[in-house]
Amino acid sequence: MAELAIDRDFLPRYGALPRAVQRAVFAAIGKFAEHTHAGLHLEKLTGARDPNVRTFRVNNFYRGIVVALGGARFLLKDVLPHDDANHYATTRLFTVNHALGILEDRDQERIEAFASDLPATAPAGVLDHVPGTELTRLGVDPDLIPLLRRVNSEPQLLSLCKLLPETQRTALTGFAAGLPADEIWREVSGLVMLGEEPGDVDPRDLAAAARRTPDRIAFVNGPIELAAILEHPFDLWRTFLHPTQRDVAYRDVYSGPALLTGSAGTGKTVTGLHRAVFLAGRLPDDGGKVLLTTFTRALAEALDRQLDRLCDTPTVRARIDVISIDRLAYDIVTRGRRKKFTIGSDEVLDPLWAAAAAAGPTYQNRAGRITKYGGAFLRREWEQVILAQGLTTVDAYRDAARTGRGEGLRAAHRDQVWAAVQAVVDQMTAGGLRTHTQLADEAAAIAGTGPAPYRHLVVDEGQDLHPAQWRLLRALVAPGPNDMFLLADPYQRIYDNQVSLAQVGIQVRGRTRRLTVNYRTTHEILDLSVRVLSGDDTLGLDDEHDTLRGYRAVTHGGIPSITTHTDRDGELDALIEQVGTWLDQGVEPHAIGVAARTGRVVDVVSRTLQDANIDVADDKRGVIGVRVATMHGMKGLEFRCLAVVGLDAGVLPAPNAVTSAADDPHAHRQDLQRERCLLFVAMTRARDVLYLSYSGAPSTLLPTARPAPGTAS
Ligand SMILES: Nc1ncnc2c1ncn2[C@@H]1O[C@H](COP(=O)(O)OP(=O)(O)OP(=O)(O)O)[C@@H](O)[C@H]1O
Repeated sequence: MAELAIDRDFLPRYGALPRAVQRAVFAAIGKFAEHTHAGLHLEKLTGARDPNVRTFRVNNFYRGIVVALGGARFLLKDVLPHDDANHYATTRLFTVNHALGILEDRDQERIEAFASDLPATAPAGVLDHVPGTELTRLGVDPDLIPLLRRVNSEPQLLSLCKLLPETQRTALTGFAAGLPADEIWREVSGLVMLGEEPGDVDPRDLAAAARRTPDRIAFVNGPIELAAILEHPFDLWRTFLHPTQRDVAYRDVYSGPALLTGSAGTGKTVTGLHRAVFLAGRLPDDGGKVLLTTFTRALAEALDRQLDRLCDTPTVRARIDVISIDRLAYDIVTRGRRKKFTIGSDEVLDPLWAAAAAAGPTYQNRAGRITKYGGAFLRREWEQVILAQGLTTVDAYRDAARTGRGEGLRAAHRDQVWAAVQAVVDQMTAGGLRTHTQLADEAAAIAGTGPAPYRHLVVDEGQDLHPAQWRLLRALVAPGPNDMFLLADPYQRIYDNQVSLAQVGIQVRGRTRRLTVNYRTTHEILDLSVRVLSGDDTLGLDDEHDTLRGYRAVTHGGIPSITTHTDRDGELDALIEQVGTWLDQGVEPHAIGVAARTGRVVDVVSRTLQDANIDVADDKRGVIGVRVATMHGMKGLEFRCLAVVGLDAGVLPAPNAVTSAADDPHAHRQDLQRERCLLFVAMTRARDVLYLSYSGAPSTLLPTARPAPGTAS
């Protein structure tokens, strides 16, 4: 039976082929994977630079290209129109990188043309100072060395480099720039995602090289897997995991809770989905289940859809429950009760807190004046101290640590604050009102009294969960191997919850991994987004400092635009123009997003787009269209084209979300950092295009656009 591998770049091209051609491709390569290539005539073209390249007939117009890897193993490289396929097959040369052990290819025909244009001998080559052994040690193909010796100017070298794989290009330009070898090696090895250490590289063993290139080449386990891959050709994440993602997702055993961090777009969710399926696949048929949970219902629905695409075994799929954390808490608290609760909105609850504050405790402020605690202070105290620590008595509250809550509260004040908080909670109870956090606290207590219902837990968007939610999750699965698999990015923390997992009984020490490659966003978008963050380290859920070291994007695109307007009307006109252009360019409405800091700006934008006959997504009414949402509502989503608007001073940072520095400098810094994270989250939702705009003065958090390194300005 022939063994077939597929090149990553082939899949999107397959996806773009006409349906009839896709069917013909599938039939041809299906035959290939099923039996041997006996049913398929593999043609070796005369004049081919590489004796291992073959083509096969798909239909009258298309031919497939494969590389014989040795034995009955083949790499499916592409399917192209007849003439293009023949040209490709005769001009490419596949080589094994001596240093990295990976399979690479180069345009040999153009290299030959380049060579014939060079003078036969050069007075002094640009790389004469580098011995040939050093060039090969860093992965330059040895057969290129005689040609390199004839290259005597930097422009010549750059022209040649354009025809070479990126690894070799990087090595050669590094040598030409006089960089030390270890620095060049760091750059070269950082470009690829090795499945394993290369060890002794055999440059003739193409199959071994293909296996060492798992982020670009996937071996297929027969026709069923092939069909599953080809069914979703654009979902590359299903097949081509980064080696770190694969290693993390498919690790046999974590001796306890494991934490995967990584900033926006690094594939945490993708890795979590793979882990959930892997764990569910190993569960015996005894009713044991995996819980996959996340922050909101919309995100849970998105996970559900992705899971359906990843897992095609119904019995395995049925062992995974996907439920948002709020739904989970609500269901546990209301299970078996006739009376249900209403979740109190801010509009309903804020007046209760304000009234309690007006009637409630006073304190002497820094200036010596007698002042009242505000409603927001009381509510935060309830959520961040009382519910966070599950405090049920005033005595417990009196002794509780109030880390991160700014100035201390003396015992007498705590008694007053407790009484004011309890008054609001009593009113809520009387009115059948609850908050999600409160329900999580109650659900944790209920869940803690019974047997744990799940075997494994996978938790996405962990950075924003409240301690009560973590207590609930801890209670849902018995401590032990593979109990909890947690995904979080502290740079995307946009709510008030700064949690230490250790303090909620979840020990991840020694089981933390970090992803660094951003698969979503372009280099240019990421470059601008990262500059929104203050550049400081941030504290992770494992109490360790997290950094953005090594965080990088793999694709390039246009420079994000920042447009300035004198007033909101002008800004909205420009937005309509921009969204209209994207639609005209064929971007589907649901692949376009518009984010703003406040609900008010969101409402204005939605109305304006609708007035311009542009559909705006409305999940409740089932309308598919451009998604307009607050920055908070953008969490976890992604769009081909994204506008972030209303980035004015006075709107971002939102004045009501930032404690004044005079009242509490510590809270002020934290609040500002949260606003920065919020903008970072919004901007990193963009895949290809990012458009930013403001009216009047720009937000102080907005970085100035600058050309990204390596990009024309
Ligand atoms: N190995 C991969 N190959 C191709 N695409 C990938 C890979 N891993 C992730 N992606 C894609 O990158 C994008 C981001 O992935 P994902 O949503 O899992 O990242 P994340 O770290 O959870 O992001 P965020 O924290 O910003 O929500 C998605 O479009 C996903 O399909």
